[in-house]
Amino acid sequence: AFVCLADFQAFAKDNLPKSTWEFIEGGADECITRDENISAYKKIRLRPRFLRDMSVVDTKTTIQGSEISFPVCIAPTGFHCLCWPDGEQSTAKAAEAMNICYVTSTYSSCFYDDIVAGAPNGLRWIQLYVQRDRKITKKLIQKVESLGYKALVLTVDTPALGNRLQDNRNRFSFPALLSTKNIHVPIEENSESLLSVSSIDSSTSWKDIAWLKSITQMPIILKGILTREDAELAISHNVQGILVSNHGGRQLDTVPATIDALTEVVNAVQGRIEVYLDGGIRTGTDVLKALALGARCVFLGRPILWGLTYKGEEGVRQVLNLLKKEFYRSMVFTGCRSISEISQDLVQFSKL
Ligand SMILES: Cc1ccc(Sc2snnc2C(=O)O)cc1
Repeated sequence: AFVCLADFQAFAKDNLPKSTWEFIEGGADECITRDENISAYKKIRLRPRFLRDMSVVDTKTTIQGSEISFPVCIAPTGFHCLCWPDGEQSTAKAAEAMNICYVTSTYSSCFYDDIVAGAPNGLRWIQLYVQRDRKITKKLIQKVESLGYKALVLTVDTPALGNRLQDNRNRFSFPALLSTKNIHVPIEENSESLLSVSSIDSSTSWKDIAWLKSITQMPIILKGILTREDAELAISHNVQGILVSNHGGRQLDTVPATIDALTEVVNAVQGRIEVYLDGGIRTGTDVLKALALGARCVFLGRPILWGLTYKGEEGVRQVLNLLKKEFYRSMVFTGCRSISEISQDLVQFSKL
């Protein structure tokens, strides 16, 4: 049996086609940010409290008013069918079984109807790229809202796709492999990257938040915010959440690790809206540190794909269960009996 998330990573590396593995693990350019998302956690030291009754620990919390069993959810990654035949349907089933939120990618390899049919009671959010053809975006939003999606996660850090050196060396392309089911992706002929997402509207800007608010009742969460200036603009544009993200180090290389950008955003937001984080979460103490520094929950990207590769829905459940047990143990060992008892006092700042 696998005893940590790294075991699932090793399995995926050994069992995926080389170009698929390199696409999933890939970062932008020199992968400085991809690697620092992980190493930044290892520099943070915890300050445990003892002699508290730790016989019962409660890991439940809420996001946008919906309850989740522990503060770890599934980030939007595309093309789950690259890892498992039923792809996103399996991912959604695991999320429903674990009672955590699954953010479905715009570039899902399964129809949204099928994802919902397979996991009708799961908490689902939709990740959106505004398409150049706004009618397509409006139709997609109305469809998923009618399917019971509860929030819209607008990705702001991808006006174009990051520079993925290994994908370019591998001439890795999607349309050849499998199509996106819910959105038509025009095949680009002579673009330097076969992964170009030219259908994304690079003119999208702050004024479009009002447009989105005019076509949906879903709360809007901005994914990719890294600075206090943009956090303040998010507040002034009345969005309901911020997901501090650097796209797993796959977009602009040499931005900070998300755990290092979190404090700036949390301090700017001053509790007015919920702040979430993705990037580099691999152990239970990583989750505890992110919450201690102000994240309401964290999102997993690559580890979910490793679980899918191992054994589909069951593999994703094993990844989530493993992390839940590690997180529970980190609470027991620091004297946190509930999420509300996790505070920044748990983190040693003297060395940061
Ligand atoms: C058509 C098409 C081309 C490329 C992708 S991959 C993508 S989209 N947002 N993020 C990523 C990423 O790999 O980090 C998806 C669809």
